[in-house]
Amino acid sequence: MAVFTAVGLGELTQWIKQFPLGNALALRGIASGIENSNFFLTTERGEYVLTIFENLGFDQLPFYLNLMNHLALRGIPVPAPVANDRGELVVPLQGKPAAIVSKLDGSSQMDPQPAHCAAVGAMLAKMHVAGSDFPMQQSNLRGLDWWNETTPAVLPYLDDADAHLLRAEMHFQQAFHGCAHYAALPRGPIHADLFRNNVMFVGEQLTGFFDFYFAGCDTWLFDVAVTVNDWCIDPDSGVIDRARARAMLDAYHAERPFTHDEQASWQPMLRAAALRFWLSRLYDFHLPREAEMLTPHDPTHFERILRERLATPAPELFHE
Ligand SMILES: Nc1ncnc2c1ncn2[C@@H]1O[C@H](COP(=O)(O)OP(=O)(O)O)[C@@H](O)[C@H]1O
Ligand SMILES: N[C@@H](CCOP(=O)(O)O)C(=O)O
Repeated sequence: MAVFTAVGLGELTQWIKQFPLGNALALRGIASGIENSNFFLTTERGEYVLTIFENLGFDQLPFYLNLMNHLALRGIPVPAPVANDRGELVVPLQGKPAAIVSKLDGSSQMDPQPAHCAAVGAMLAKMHVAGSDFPMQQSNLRGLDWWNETTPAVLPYLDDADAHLLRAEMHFQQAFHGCAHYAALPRGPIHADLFRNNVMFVGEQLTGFFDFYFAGCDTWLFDVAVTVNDWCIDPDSGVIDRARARAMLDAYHAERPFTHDEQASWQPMLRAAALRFWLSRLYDFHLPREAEMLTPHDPTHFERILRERLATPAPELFHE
């Protein structure tokens, strides 16, 4: 159950008055999710999602909420934050930061077909383009610096083979992040966690991207690699499903053509995206936060994906 902070409808009676939403009529805790306390909130104006942020602070949140606002204003289907009467998107509730955003229709597609992957690829490209004039800067907080900090913390828990893999991949990624192709990659705000559980569909119609709380400024190609590594694989082996990957990459390329530097960086970036989630899952598994309530995700899934990306050439990003 991902409601870490209990809130009752009665407590919202006064608090909700600062928003242009009328009275709060119903509040229902949302069971899924691992980071925050989420509630479906019915008001006189409609259906919303209330989030109480358990780990993110008032300093980081304006980036995420303003990015969602920027994208929503440009027609990207993301939850639109609701500002209070002082124009604030992040407001304290029970001493923690909280926000109200619009509720998306649909549900997650956990067994995606090429048509779903094409819809995600096209919307991801549109999102990158729409975000390119977003004025705020916040780096990807789960980028190379974080990998450098986290590697020594998890190494003592690994057997020799896994420790060797992690050290070798970190060396490779440090070199890749310093190379000329990498420096030339187009970049801007990225979602950075666009897994199947963070996208809504109604049938084959994509109705929204959400959960922007790992977003940051980084290469667009990293976002594509994270997305392919979750949407376009055989879940047991981590092997890329060529039909789904082709559908996603071609749809992306049609909206925002990939560059030659991106083509040259594709395989290393798929490895980087696997490494990022192997590391975070290792960290959550071996060093769980105090009061962690949910079973951590399985790190071996991304270790398998990383080994597979090392062993097998990925489909081309685009046909030259
Ligand atoms: N804007 C939204 N519209 C509709 N459902 C939402 C929205 N935001 C969150 N949800 C629902 O809440 C669940 C948990 O949200 P999520 O952002 O993944 O939580 P966490 O950040 O804690 O992992 C999602 O799986 C989804 O069902
Ligand atoms: N997608 C990450 C974990 C982040 O969880 P989310 O529910 O906030 O998307 C993973 O699978 O390791």
